[in-house]
Amino acid sequence: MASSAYTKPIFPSALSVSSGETKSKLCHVSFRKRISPTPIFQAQRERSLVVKNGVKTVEPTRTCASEDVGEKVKILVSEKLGEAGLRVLRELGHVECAYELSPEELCKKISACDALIVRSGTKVTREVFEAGKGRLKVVGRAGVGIDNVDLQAATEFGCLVVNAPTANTIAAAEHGIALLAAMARNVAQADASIKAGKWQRSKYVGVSMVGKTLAVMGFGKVGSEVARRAKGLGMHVIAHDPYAPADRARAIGVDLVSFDQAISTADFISLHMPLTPTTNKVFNDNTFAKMKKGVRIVNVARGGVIDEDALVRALDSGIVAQAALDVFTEEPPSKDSKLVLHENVTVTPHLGASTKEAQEGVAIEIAEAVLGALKGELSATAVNAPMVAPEVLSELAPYVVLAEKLGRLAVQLVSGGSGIKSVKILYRSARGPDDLDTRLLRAMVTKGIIEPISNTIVNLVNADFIAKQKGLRISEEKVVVDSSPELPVDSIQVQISNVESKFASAVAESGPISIEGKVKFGEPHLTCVGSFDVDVSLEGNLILCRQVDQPGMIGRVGNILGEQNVNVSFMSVGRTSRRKKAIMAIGVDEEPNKEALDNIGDVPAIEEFVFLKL
Ligand SMILES: NC(=O)C1=CN([C@@H]2O[C@H](COP(=O)(O)OP(=O)(O)OC[C@H]3O[C@@H](n4cnc5c(N)ncnc54)[C@H](O)[C@@H]3O)[C@@H](O)[C@H]2O)C=CC1
Ligand SMILES: O=C(O)C(=O)COP(=O)(O)O
Repeated sequence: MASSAYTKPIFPSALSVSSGETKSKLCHVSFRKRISPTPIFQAQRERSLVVKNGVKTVEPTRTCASEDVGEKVKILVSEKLGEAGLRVLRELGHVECAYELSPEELCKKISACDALIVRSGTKVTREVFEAGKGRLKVVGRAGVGIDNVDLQAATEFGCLVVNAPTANTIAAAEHGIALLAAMARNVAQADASIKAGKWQRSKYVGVSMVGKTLAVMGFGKVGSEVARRAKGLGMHVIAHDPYAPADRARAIGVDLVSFDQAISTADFISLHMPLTPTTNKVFNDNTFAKMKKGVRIVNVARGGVIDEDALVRALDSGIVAQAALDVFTEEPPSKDSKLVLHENVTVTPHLGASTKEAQEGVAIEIAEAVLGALKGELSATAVNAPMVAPEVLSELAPYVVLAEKLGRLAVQLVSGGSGIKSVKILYRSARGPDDLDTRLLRAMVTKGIIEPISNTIVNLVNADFIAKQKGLRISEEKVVVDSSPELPVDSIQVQISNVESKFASAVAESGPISIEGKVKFGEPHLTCVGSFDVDVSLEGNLILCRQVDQPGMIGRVGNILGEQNVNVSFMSVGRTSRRKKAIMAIGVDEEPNKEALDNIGDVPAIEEFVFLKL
């Protein structure tokens, strides 16, 4: 097929003739140019989400796109953050540190901010996200626990929440061990006593830790570091964690046991689970009653996992001999808190993460995560979006671009563009279904489908939520094929069922509109439309024509476009068999005007055509 007259390389050095494609029904000469990856989190690019009475609309003026990260970016830091992190943030945006804001002050300030960085002391409520009015893109939690952030509201508003999950692990574990030892040896009480002029050696006889059983509740990062250290102190360590892998526990020499077994056999209990609806007040009258009399409890996790009134009762009755608490249901606790004032209780003001080292580490970790998110990068520490390991992110990046473009194309093939209820995404891959994480890809297909037909901003954070809200059912199927296991995905197919197509040839024999794409040379390509194989790089805009296969068609259409100064970047013809029906896919840099499109439609052999924006 003599198509070279109508195709020219954009960047000649990147010319690639796809000679590897030898399918008889596919004829093409392909040229490719470099495209930069689509930022995953580019939600507010050139647009701004405004929420009025819970309804989201888009305003064109406020901008903070990935390219804009710089002067315009405003980051509010509402709690003390390590200087190293502030330096990182200042390199890219305007940073305002404003501490101890009232809820009203926070809401007022947030409306002019792109990002908010908090620790455990700031309540990031639904009102804060509402006040963010779509400008707020990221909330960075400089630490682990995100129980002070309304994640549901964040998700609904398409605001990414990232945390800094690793930099304070050791600090928290060390504080847990410090409290454990201090409690066992009455360090705080004895200190206060001697400072009060007393010398009470017999009053403060402690208990030994060696040989005692420690139950670690929550065997995650902090819990396992506590376990490791407690083993070093000669303790027998057991742990309860419904989600912890047994091999991690085995590696440290810890037995994973049931909740009841843990609390009923332990001499010491150390809490390291997150505060969730399931763990809220999980230590209560009932569970204290199951504990060994004289048990000692350390809480460096969250105050809310303990029913504090019940703990006072358990201390008074002697079930709990001592408690050492770094965290409280309400922080700071009231000055007359019976728990805090209890003589068998040792307290610290939420100091678990407060070492110089941890705070510097956390500050850098969160600054980088927030800046990455503002630049539109996927975050490995996202809390309300798929958390994907960095190596998986980079591997999936070109497929993410492909997924969005396929969604964008598919929706444009639907007559009227609306009324879509059912979308199926089919992934072909050499890898088994469990080895392919498709959450990112699904989110991007959703984004591609929804954004062109609504003024809703869709991003990785809110894709599933928005799809559900719009009554769009997105199903997925993974099919194992014989292709390179080096590549995570061989092809992605997007099918839209029960709709009419404005380009009948895009309807597969089985009924739905169906398009398929692959990543070639790191770039997204459209490889199948309906039942026709094509091969066109997904960039710029696309014209799809169905014609009777005959010589000279490429020339005629190319001439029409050339006359209107429309640059053809890519062209491919797929046909069912010789001299029968063929589909011509033409990549164009500019949008052809009406005259050009009318002229294409007037070519007698062209039976239908459609212009699609990518
Ligand atoms: N006091 C402080 O300054 C600090 C407190 N923390 C708190 O410590 C806690 C743990 O932090 P990380 O170890 O970094 O988190 P992590 O996520 O690594 O570990 C939490 C573990 O708890 C487990 N878990 C969840 N539900 C559970 C349940 N119902 N029963 C038992 N285990 C359950 C999880 O499977 C996970 O393994 C968090 O609540 C965090 O906020 C963390 C750092 C500093
Ligand atoms: O990281 C955590 O979960 C913590 O509790 C640390 O809290 P902070 O940042 O010190 O307010």
